[in-house]
Amino acid sequence: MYKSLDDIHSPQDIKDMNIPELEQLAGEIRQFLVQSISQTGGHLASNLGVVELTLAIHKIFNSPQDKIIWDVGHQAYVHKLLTGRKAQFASLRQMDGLSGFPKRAESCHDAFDTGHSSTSVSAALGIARARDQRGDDFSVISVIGDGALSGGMAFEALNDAGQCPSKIIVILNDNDMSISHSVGAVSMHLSKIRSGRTYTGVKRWTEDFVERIPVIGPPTKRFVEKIKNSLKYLVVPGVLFEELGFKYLGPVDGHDIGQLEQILTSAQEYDRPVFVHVVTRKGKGYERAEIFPERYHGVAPFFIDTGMKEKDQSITFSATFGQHLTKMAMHNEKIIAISAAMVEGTGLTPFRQMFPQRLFDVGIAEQHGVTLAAGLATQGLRPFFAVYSTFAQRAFDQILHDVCLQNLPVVFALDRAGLTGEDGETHQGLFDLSMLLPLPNMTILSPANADELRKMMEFALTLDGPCAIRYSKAVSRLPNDDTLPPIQLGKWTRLREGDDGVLIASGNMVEEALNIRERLLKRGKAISVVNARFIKPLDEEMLSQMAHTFPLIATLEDNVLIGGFGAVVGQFLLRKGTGARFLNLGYPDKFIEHGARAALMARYGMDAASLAEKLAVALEEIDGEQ
Ligand SMILES: Cc1ncc(C[n+]2csc(CCOP(=O)(O)OP(=O)(O)O)c2C)c(N)n1
Ligand SMILES: CC(=O)[C@@H](O)[C@H](O)COP(=O)(O)O
Ligand SMILES: [Mg+2]
Repeated sequence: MYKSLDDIHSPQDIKDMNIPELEQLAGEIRQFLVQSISQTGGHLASNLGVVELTLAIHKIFNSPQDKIIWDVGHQAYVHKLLTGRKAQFASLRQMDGLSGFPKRAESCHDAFDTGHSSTSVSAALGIARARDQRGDDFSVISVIGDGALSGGMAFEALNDAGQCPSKIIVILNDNDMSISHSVGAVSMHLSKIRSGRTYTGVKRWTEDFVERIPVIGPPTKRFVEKIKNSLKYLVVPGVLFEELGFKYLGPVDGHDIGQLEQILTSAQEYDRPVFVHVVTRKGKGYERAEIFPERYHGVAPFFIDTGMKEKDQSITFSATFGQHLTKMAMHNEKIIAISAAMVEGTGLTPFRQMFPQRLFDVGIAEQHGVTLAAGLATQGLRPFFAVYSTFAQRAFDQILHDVCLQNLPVVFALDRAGLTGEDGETHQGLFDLSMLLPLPNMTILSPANADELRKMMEFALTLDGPCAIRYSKAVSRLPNDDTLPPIQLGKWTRLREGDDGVLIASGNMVEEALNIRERLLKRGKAISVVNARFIKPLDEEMLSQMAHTFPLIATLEDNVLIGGFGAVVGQFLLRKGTGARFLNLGYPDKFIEHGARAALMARYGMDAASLAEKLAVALEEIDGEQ
């Protein structure tokens, strides 16, 4: 039971609370978050850090009339609690349950859907411009983290907003952390502001002093202006944002509700863009998360007392990738690793420990990361850019224009390809094949297990052009088979023989395909199973032969069907001509919602049982036609 939190059903319920009452509520919210997320998993540390900030925002502003946009949106749990969604927290990130991100379809208090970083200032400006064109009157607030501020889009938007009469309020939640430590020059600048305890006093003194210098004639005026400007650069915090056209307020202690209320109240008073700098502690209130914010950024269910997680001990593709790249780098000094703020998630931690000078964490800047890799490659280095499939979407043009067009040997390690699950629509890696297949010069591979991933990484180094290796968040339990041939450009492997049809699967769908085959055997049907190691180029030789051998050819991929692996196989078969029936299995033309992978796969007919059923029906129809 939570004495105050249980009575909060909308932001109106906190409007009359005084500071001690809000502090009591903040404590209960933290208790609730730890309790609830320890059961469901979710983004813990970021939410613990914004409890007071969210309370203050909802106290001062009036949602839903005022629009609050949460950048990335992983820190919007407190906002969800204050806007009547507490009862749904037990279903957080589960199928048909509460989303882990803001969703306009979920609540009128969610002004904009987020998930990918650095969009909030642009969205806020769009809403503000529409407001002003209509002559409406409400506040538009972007809440952006220091990590998200490293994204180029955020600066494009600040650049636009700073010269725009439409007022927005940008609240920077600065905890000096992205998922890992924040990186980059802006982060260093923020750090200087944070550590400058005497800033406010010095600023006031300096301004007073400069104002008192008497101005006698134009030369003195110019001189005074010059002094003013130099002093401003020396001591005024936030000069960067002031120069961009914002009124800078802060830095303020983001756990002091009184100070927050004051600064947000004064932010409302300016009639130009305002930038409020709030300093918070990621993980605040749960000691382990404060000490290890990286570990508690996104968590699986855990025991509160010990912080231990009920973890699947199997080795992930990410871990295999990171370990093997580290090993390869010991023998090849040209290998460079690049990450866009996802060092831990992509398994690159051992690489960073071993070769700190050869890993570039560029911040949340996928576009820059790709072109940086292209630049490195022109100089004979061999960059591996490890990036989640969904975040690589950001950099489509850089992959096309800077890498493929120049046929540069950059390796894209596309992690979290396919269904990712609990993060939902914004994070499913279901589009990368459709995005990369049309690009000339690109080679695309997908490993069925860890051993194949290692071999593919080594193979990638033998190529003279770009290459993408896509692999799943799911752990592969497919055992190693040393009898399989080595990786050869455009060559697939046949894993099982059977005459009734052939199922050509890619990546972690291969394990599924073998499972399907077993199910069909029980129904008296024997199909061949092929591991399509290469998605581009296709194994045209094998495919041509199969076109005239099997009555049924099926493809299986964890990508949307439009523009995916099956689509290019289908086009090939159409060109070649085949008497075989063709079945294309993958995800529909739809954004796939959040939920456990297994539950989603079952819903979309992508689990072994449903897929076996589809194939059985097709095989029976073929039997009936004969
Ligand atoms: C385009 C994109 N790249 C990477 C990510 C993964 N990601 C999610 S949260 C996060 C760190 C965000 O840091 P910050 O904005 O400071 O928020 P904090 O967690 O510190 O509150 C990253 C890198 C993402 N969501 N979007
Ligand atoms: C919010 C966000 O984008 C990341 O924190 C993401 O949720 C990480 O996903 P994984 O848990 O698969 O690393
Ligand atoms: Mg941060």
